[in-house]
Amino acid sequence: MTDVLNLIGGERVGDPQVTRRNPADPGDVVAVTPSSDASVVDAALAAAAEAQAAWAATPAPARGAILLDAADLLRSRHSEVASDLSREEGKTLAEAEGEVRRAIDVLRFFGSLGWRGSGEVLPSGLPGTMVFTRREPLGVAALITPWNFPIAIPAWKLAPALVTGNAVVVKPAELTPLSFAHLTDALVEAGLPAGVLNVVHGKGSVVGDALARDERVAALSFTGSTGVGLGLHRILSDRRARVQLEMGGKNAYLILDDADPLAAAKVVAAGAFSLTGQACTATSRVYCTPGLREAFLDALAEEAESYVMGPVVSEQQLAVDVAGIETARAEGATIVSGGAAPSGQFLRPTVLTGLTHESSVVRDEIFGPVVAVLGVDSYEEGLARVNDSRYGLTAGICTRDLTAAHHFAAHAQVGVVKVNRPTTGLDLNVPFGGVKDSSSNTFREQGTAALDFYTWSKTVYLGHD
Ligand SMILES: NC(=O)C1=CN([C@@H]2O[C@H](COP(=O)(O)OP(=O)(O)OC[C@H]3O[C@@H](n4cnc5c(N)ncnc54)[C@H](OP(=O)(O)O)[C@@H]3O)[C@@H](O)[C@H]2O)C=CC1
Ligand SMILES: O=C(O)CCC(=O)C(=O)O
Repeated sequence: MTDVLNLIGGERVGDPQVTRRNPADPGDVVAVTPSSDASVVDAALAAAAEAQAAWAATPAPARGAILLDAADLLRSRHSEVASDLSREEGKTLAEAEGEVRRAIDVLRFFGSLGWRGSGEVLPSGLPGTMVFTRREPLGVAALITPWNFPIAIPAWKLAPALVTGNAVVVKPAELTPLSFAHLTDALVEAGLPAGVLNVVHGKGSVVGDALARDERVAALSFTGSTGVGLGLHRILSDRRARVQLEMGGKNAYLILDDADPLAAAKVVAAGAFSLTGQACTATSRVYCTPGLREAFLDALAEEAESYVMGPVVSEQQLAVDVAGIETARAEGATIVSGGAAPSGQFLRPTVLTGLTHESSVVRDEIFGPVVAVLGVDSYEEGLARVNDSRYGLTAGICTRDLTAAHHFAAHAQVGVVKVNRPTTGLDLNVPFGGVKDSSSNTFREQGTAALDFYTWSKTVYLGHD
């Protein structure tokens, strides 16, 4: 068991009270954290505001060097961190190792950007005048992060915020404090000055809400449910603060007759069942043209039977998953594999058919290992079904037809299109985000695009006589 405290102005503080248990083994207590109130948020923001100017004045390569050193520290602890992440969140060890690797690479990517210029030099219409732009830090950024990628998501928000000279207050998910603590420890040990990174543990409705309402927060980046995200959007836009939201998905796959059924089943199973279906990018509905439907469904059922998943993250999430499957059954679904019979917190990969496009399991996000397969008569009908959703995060198409693939890439109303690849899994160097109710649809995360959210542009005219 580990006490994981708040970090305020470089001090570890708070009274540990909230217990996190291993979802695969509830007897194993993983971490205990404080349940902070708004006064702790106030102290964290004061520390961040005080530290920010000196951090912004630190040369960008020196800021980047701290991220690079933190990456090396995490690399040296890779096995321990992955093992804690697996115990705490429930990912398989292989998935946890992959996530820690991703966090290390994110730190390296943004750390190295400390050496890259971020403005532009442009010609001026005035004689003897040079024009250039500077990217200025916003000041204090608040980050509210979820449990499903407890080290990688905080890393891909923190690294661009820090390298551009912002101070940060993070509210990590209550379910996964220990995984995030490894990232905090690495940054502190790498030499991040006191107050530049502050961490407040506690309930989202208390700590997250207090962060959103505080005038000192110039920007807030959030990943989590659409309901909470839209509430935060209202609070922040009222005071014209910058907000970045990465929210839910109801990600669809379209399988065309010319696809290889086994390859299509592997792509769909990876998207639907990896991470126990607990990814905003997870595949949860599949549309299949008539010639391939039967062969695809048989192959998917086989993939599902042999798929190895970790436990569902919490009893609450398990209840949501089971209720979703039961509702589908009541709406006429045939359960091709899996079903709503958990063993402890483990659920089997579940494949459903016999539903209509209006069924709740086809329209609403579950965030579990549940995928519905529906028939469509043509590519055009499939594309229309893919786009008929309040969400627009990722979508995929399995085909060997280049024309169909290009048409789909151009017309799918989503932030990320995958052709013959799982909807989950993103490269860290390319922009990520969605449209519609999946995103604030303003600033993208990841890649160099991530720097835009944490900076504002200033134009300088430099004339001489
Ligand atoms: N897009 C994604 O990647 C994710 C989507 N989800 C979706 O959300 C559902 C519920 O999961 P859950 O973890 O409860 O997601 P939430 O949206 O509730 O949580 C995400 C983060 O927001 C915080 N939070 C909660 N309420 C507020 C609030 N009122 N103001 C500010 N911050 C808040 C949470 O804190 P706390 O830890 O206290 O809850 C957590 O740090 C899932 O079933 C899934 O559909 C969940 C996780 C990730
Ligand atoms: O699919 C991925 O790799 C990332 C998913 C993600 O960002 C999320 O679930 O929040």
